[in-house]
Amino acid sequence: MRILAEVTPTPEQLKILANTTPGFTLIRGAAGSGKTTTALLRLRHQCNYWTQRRTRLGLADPVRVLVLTYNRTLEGYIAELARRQVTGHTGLHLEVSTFGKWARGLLGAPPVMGHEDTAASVRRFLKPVVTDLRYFGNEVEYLMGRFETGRLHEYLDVKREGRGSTPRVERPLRERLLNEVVLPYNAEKAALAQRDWNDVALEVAAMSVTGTPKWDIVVVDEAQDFSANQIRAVLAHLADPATVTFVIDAAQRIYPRHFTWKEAGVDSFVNRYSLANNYRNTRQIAAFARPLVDGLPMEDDGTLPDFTSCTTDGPLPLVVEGNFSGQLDVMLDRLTNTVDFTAESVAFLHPLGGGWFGYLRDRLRGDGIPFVELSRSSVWPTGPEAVGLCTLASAKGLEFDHVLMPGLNQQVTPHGADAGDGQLENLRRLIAMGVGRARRTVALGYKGQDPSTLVGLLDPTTYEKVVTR
Ligand SMILES: Nc1ncnc2c1ncn2[C@@H]1O[C@H](COP(=O)(O)OP(=O)(O)OP(=O)(O)O)[C@@H](O)[C@H]1O
Repeated sequence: MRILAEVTPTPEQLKILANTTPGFTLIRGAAGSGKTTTALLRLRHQCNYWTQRRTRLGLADPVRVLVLTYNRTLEGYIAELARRQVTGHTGLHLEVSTFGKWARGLLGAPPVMGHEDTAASVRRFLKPVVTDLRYFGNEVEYLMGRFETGRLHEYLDVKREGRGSTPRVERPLRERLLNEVVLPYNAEKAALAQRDWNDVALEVAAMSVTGTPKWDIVVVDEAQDFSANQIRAVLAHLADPATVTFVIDAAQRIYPRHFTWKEAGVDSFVNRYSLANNYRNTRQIAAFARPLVDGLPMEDDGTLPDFTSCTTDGPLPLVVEGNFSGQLDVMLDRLTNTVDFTAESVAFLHPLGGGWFGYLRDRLRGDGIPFVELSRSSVWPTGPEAVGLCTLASAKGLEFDHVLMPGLNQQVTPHGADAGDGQLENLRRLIAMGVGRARRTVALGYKGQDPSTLVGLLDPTTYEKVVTR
């Protein structure tokens, strides 16, 4: 499948590339505004600056460049573009990695509890305390990722950022979550000599860096989904001075990890840039996605998709109502009639994935369409397959010509009923992010008797509707 391409920077991007001042830089912008591309193209200028400085100061150590991504698929998708920026430089060391791989490597690659095991353990402690295990499982992940071990009690009084206004989580409930869930979970882990991914971040943040080489240039892509502890871990391994670029769009945040930059250790930014133009989507796709995020609390790092800034046009997105096989009939029929599988990429996205794709896999095999599975733990495929299957969360940061989301039923998008419900807000960001992956066409599907609330939020004038069996 195609990787992120080299492009000619536009004036708004050029301004960002040319600035090589050391310190922290924030690049924000809506989906498809070229944030990742710009941050990577910027590497070439930074490498020039840092290698010249190295020569001037007569330093023997190589200039060290670290690009951290949110998952392995994204790592493969952007690695080539990152590598191209540093070629031709001697005395330069580049590492492109996921946060997890990088941090665990620093600890000597110890065993780490899987995310599923962590979630199951937390759920065990949550059960006697709350009924909504999914929401509060996220809450616990949020609180553990935000605070350092000795400062977990700060959760009791802190403003909960980015978690929606309902359900309300007042102090008595916070005390129970801390004392009856987080602390016993941590104690059990310690007793069993286990380590979860948050421990990895905490340990790397607390590591003495005398023994490990420091980084001169760092790019953190999709930084809105990094936890405060992960950011602290990165900061603990910076050279002084260092050039650090955070790429962020809070409108696309899909994990409950909000914190303030200051508390994570970033006191100020030498540059804050906002990218406005959308280079990926057609006007029709951006207009389709807009109601999903319109009105969401954006915090200061979010940028709404601006469909007036898109420069291309395409067909209206398709919304198919019917049973799952009927949805696939319509979608596959359009695909096989319009897509050039040798040159274009297609993604089937779903909130849950897994078994939901069982029937789809059979259909694709039956139609002779080769496909690959993309997940957080898989590498970006380099083979000839044009079709990828993945959960919405795994599609983060990626791009496809055609995006299909069959099975968008309420059953797979549960949320609370109150205004400001945190889960619904998260789902709105997630589906909008998925739609925003598409360059040319988008199709959504749902069962007539069980449409997701998300489908109801869409503006019917922005799509073509097909009702099937
Ligand atoms: N100057 C440009 N000219 C043409 N295309 C561009 C330009 N900059 C970026 N693009 C293209 O726009 C698309 C989106 O770029 P990129 O993935 O960097 O955006 P992003 O803001 O990081 O997106 P997201 O946050 O949605 O993942 C890519 O196909 C990229 O090649």
